[in-house]
Amino acid sequence: MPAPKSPPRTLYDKVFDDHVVYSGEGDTLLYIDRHLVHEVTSPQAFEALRNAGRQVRRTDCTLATVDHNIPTVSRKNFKNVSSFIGEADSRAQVVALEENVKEFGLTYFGMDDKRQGIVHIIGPEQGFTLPGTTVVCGDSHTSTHGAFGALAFGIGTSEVEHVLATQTLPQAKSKNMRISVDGKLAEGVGSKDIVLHIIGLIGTAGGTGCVIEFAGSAIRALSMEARMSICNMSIEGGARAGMIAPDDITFEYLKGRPLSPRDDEEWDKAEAYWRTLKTDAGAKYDVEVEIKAEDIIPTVTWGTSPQDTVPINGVVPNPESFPEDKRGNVVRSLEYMGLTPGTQMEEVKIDKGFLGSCTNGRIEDLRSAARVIIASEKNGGPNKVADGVYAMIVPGSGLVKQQAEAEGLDVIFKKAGFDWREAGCSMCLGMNPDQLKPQERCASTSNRNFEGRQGAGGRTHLMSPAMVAAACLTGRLTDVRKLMGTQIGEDGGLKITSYFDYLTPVTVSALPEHPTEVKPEGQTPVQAAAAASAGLPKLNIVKGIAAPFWQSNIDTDKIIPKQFLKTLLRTGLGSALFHPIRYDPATGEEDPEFVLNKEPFRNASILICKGPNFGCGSSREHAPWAILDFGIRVVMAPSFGDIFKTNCFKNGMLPLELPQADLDALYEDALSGQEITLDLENEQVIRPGDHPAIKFSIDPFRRHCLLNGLDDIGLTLQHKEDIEKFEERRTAVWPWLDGVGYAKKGQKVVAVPSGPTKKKMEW
Ligand SMILES: CC(C)[C@H](C(=O)O)[C@@H](O)C(=O)O
Ligand code: SF4
Repeated sequence: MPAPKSPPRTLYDKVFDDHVVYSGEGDTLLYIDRHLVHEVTSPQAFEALRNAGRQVRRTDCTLATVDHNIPTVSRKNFKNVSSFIGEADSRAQVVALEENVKEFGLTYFGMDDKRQGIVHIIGPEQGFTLPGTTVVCGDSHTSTHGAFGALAFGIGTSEVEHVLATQTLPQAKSKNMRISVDGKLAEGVGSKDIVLHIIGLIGTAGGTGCVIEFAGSAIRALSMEARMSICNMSIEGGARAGMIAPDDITFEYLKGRPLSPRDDEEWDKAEAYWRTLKTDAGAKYDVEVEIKAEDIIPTVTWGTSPQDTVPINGVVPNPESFPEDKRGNVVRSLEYMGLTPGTQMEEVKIDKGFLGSCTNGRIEDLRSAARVIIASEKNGGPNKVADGVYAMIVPGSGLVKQQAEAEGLDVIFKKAGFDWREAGCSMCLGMNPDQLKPQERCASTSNRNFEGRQGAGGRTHLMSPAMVAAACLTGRLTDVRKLMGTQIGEDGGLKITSYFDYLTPVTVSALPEHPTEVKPEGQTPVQAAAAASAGLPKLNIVKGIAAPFWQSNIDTDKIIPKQFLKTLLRTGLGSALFHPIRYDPATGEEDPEFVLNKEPFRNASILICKGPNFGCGSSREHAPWAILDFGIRVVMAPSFGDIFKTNCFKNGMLPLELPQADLDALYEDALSGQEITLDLENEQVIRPGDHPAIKFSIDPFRRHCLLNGLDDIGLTLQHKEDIEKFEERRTAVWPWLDGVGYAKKGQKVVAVPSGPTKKKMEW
């Protein structure tokens, strides 16, 4: 009898299915092929591993680097991290990673290695990221790697620990969403414009609970780097991951990369498998979005959320044009951004320009910016950074920098007055000294325009690298097509087609002349958090004051901003919770109007948020740690950011999704200052007075874990044999995935301390 035909599957279904180690009553256990590690989200994970006497299971599948904290000034005089990094907390995190990679035997690209760079740049660059793999990192923009047809997603620190120890992660299946962009992009429009346009359309919660597959002729026509910029920002659309089916463009990019399949035989086997990684005809998507490429024009943001987009020829929006429940957010955003409704976007002046980040710090991004400078000069436009503007270019990795210098791009940038820096995250997040001052306005190629993201009080407008270059030259947000002499609309003008040719190097000879609770018994929440890695405190009844919040899209940068991510601990963050809105930025004093600064909410053990998408954005587990440290174990909202939600469960906290009407009622109860009771066992929220209780239901496995204080690693280790069996099959079916992280399977890398005498690992 012929085997029954399996139903048509999507790309996501296929990659997911190929990684199932175990599927039981609770979550499915997925094997993780590739783990990228950086200094911010790993110290507590290594510490927990050490305390539990555990090893890293697959040193050959783990790659570590430093990116967030490091200064981007010249490394000419670099001797070692201790003398080079001035800021103590940043230094401590980098030193901690150096010690951890040594102790656990991991491959590490340190500051004296030219392969160092932003995790999401170096993975693809090395061929560490491959089609059909599962890729994770303690970083939300891990979605970048989905451009290769990998299932790649950001995880919190507890999950980092889980992967280090077991090379697996419990995962629930997400929904399938397809965004198709069909047709031909207009001149001057690039992948960053596509993704900003998409997020403007679907909103920052549009992809919640989904894995997005980007499809359509306009996506297929993009280079790998352009595809990466799109998948990178899937997280800004709220999705768990973004994916693009691998094709000849993908294979071409991967050929000859240091960690790509090694010989012809292995390559052919891999390619044959990769070619099966596309959605079957007839496969069903839960959500479909269709976009016409012709509708997209260069796009910028006006507000403090990546969904606040507007075409460059548009105006600052009027709050009145938004639905009533959104107006409060819009008014606050405009006030923060210092913008008046009706102002032409092209009239908005900038103080700084930042070209870099994991979204746009690759060679094609630098080439596109260089071409704008060249074309502007050719067309009689400005060829120097405008007076009063400071503009920095930060390559995403040492190898991108090296390539750019080989092509002479640095010469073009420096002559035009741009500052040419060393690789790192830099002003994308400002964990290092590269920051905006209060009220400074920045044209930025990064991915988040949250309040204070690039520096307290700083104002960020997101856009493409070409648009940043244009803004830096004119001193204001500018339609780059004008500097390129591109025909815009009906009115003629010079067409410069080479602008689209990012793939080919800019040859120097072609340059113009001037190239220019009820708290767990006996334990405070702080102690509870500290105990998290050794088993979680049980959660059943939480009775207490609830703090009412009304805002939508409360992002994790707002819950705990970057300056507090430099800790090596999980505890002590309660006083910094909601720092940007809880304290006056000028005086550092408590804002008496902020809810947690008022009685009785200072003692809240529940948080109730009426607005959707609580905890969106970054994967920082510091957000739930800060909430827990403040004394809150239960957060109720209409919806949550995916990673935040998982991070809560990992810390024995309950992120409870409730219908809007119930939250509206609970919000009023909370405002009145009366106590509310969460009763997990009976799945109900007991309201004050004689209001009937609100019933809810959560995933039975999650509920079981919370009620019993079960720790995921312990549970996973019960499936040790399943993991071993999966690894045997993996070696047989996908041999190119073993032993490639510069180490053989099971082998520790002999790490040498950073320093000028260290022999660099060349490739
Ligand atoms: C530090 C890290 C947790 C964070 C992230 O997850 O995104 C950072 O990379 C960011 O961009 O905010
Ligand atoms: S988003 Fe910015 S801070 Fe986060 S990894 Fe990318 S470059 Fe680094």
